[in-house]
Amino acid sequence: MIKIAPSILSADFAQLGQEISIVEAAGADWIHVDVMDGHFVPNITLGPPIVSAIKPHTSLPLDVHLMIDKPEQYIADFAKAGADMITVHAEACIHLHRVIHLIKEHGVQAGIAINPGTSAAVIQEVLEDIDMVLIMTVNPGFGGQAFIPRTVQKVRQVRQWLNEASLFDVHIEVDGGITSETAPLVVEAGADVLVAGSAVFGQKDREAAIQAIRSSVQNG
Ligand SMILES: O=C(CO)[C@@H](O)[C@H](O)COP(=O)(O)O
Ligand SMILES: [Fe+2]
Repeated sequence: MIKIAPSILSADFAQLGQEISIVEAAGADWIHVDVMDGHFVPNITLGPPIVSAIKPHTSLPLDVHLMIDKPEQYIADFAKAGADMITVHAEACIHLHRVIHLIKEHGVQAGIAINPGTSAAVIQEVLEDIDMVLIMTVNPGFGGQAFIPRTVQKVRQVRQWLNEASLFDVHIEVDGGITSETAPLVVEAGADVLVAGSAVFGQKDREAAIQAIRSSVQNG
């Protein structure tokens, strides 16, 4: 089953609770929360107080994508705020294995993200320890950027490694420039969680937007 995770980065921040209720009713599977610190990426977004504030507005899992330096310093705060899944960037972690286990010690699922310029090889040693690989299909920092086609081969490579290791429950999430045109490419390569920001919140009819992505991968 393909999961669709609307990214609230493209939502109306003044109406976040309502925006989340709308996409939940429209058939979203997870809510993707982009955390940016102005250091790891050139943009600043939100922190644990916003995660706690949105938690009561949805029963969907909160998928928290940390685009921050030293993520280990903030795992406890995001877990306490209600994150169900915390994804850290491999590029931001000197002790990747330790950070993964820190996330899991807080009873939260652990994901590792990699940028378009990072080889998938950096996650090979920790595949058995994680719940999700997040393959960035744009450079992180902003919504509304164009999908980078070369990232598709990375999705295929990681799915092959997961299959060879019989790790069938590990998700592959893709994030950036996902639309009804690009979704079939990444799903065919092995992605099963699709983050979509502008393709959902940038559309007036969120239900039609989610449905368009879902039917593109069901029919494609
Ligand atoms: O993590 C990020 C950007 O760094 C994303 O989650 C974006 O929010 C995706 O936005 P679209 O490319 O779908 O508009
Ligand atoms: Fe994201």
